[in-house]
Amino acid sequence: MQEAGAPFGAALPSGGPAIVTEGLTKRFRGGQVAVDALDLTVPRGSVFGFLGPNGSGKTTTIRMLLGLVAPTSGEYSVLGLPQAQALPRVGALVEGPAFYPYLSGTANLARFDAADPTAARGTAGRRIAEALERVGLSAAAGKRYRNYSLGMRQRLAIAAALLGPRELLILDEPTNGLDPQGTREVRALVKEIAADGTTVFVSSHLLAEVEQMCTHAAIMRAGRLVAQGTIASLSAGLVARVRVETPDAADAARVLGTLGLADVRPGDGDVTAELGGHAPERINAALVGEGVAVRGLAVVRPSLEDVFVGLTGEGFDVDG
Ligand SMILES: Nc1ncnc2c1ncn2[C@@H]1O[C@H](COP(=O)(O)OP(=O)(O)OP(=O)(O)O)[C@@H](O)[C@H]1O
Repeated sequence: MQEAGAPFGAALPSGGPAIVTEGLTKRFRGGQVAVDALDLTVPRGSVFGFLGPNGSGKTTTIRMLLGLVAPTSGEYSVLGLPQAQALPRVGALVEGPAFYPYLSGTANLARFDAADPTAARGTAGRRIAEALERVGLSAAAGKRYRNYSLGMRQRLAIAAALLGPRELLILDEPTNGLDPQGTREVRALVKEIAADGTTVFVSSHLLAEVEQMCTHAAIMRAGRLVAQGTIASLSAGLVARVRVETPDAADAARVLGTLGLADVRPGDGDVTAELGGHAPERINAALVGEGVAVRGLAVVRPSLEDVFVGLTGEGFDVDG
């Protein structure tokens, strides 16, 4: 579905989703279906988490969107433009670029930029400085790459994807292999880039990461789309529960039942129940009023993991 759009350099198309796929399918030689009839809609301005366990087809989808591998069937549209016009507006980080350890950040980006036939030579210096500034590496621009931390290395890779003005940034597992500090740096950078108005499509196998960083998500499993939507809408069908930590579990369960809470489950040292429309502070007051020793009271909202388990009946194979 390579829709005809405004020619490159004309007013930026503002309407329409950033990415649409319809029935997008990739079957590799040997019969392996990596991506199976994928219908995806990525709204403009979203931070869209493309979530799935390893091997669920995320990288293959991204490679199709970037024109690196041909779909077996189905259609896709990026920025509503023909591919040749869309790609210069898309920054991508897929299996990070190889950088030279003995060259500085600036020199590495200069080499990277020189290899891009669509990049304007005359503006390289300015664009490189801007990209380094964008990812917070200006002060380390002259430092050798081998002396960069893991987080700095990944930020340099993102800078390489930002060497031109981008409407869409596609990042394939950008926090994979990073230490906790580097992970924090990259997550913060993704949010900053999105706050500037760039749509970010980011794949991850970490549920918690997508919940923290993204406004929307699509959940993949074995090449198929399980669900997509805003983070809030994905879990909207699941009920929040209240958990009361108490040594008086039986008494607490009785009080919760009297209040009308559903699915009351007394445990060892705690009781949980569906929150429904009840106010947690009233539940607490009622418990205390009945002489129950409340050690803690928490509302447990359903997570993306609960959504995944609810939809597939399976646990997610990694945790965040
Ligand atoms: N070139 C290829 N030839 C054959 N099979 C492939 C090829 N590339 C990927 N696959 C298979 O397609 C499936 C999906 O792989 P893909 O890399 O897209 O998943 P992923 O969700 O990105 O996982 P990961 O995070 O591990 O890369 C896997 O079973 C993989 O083995």
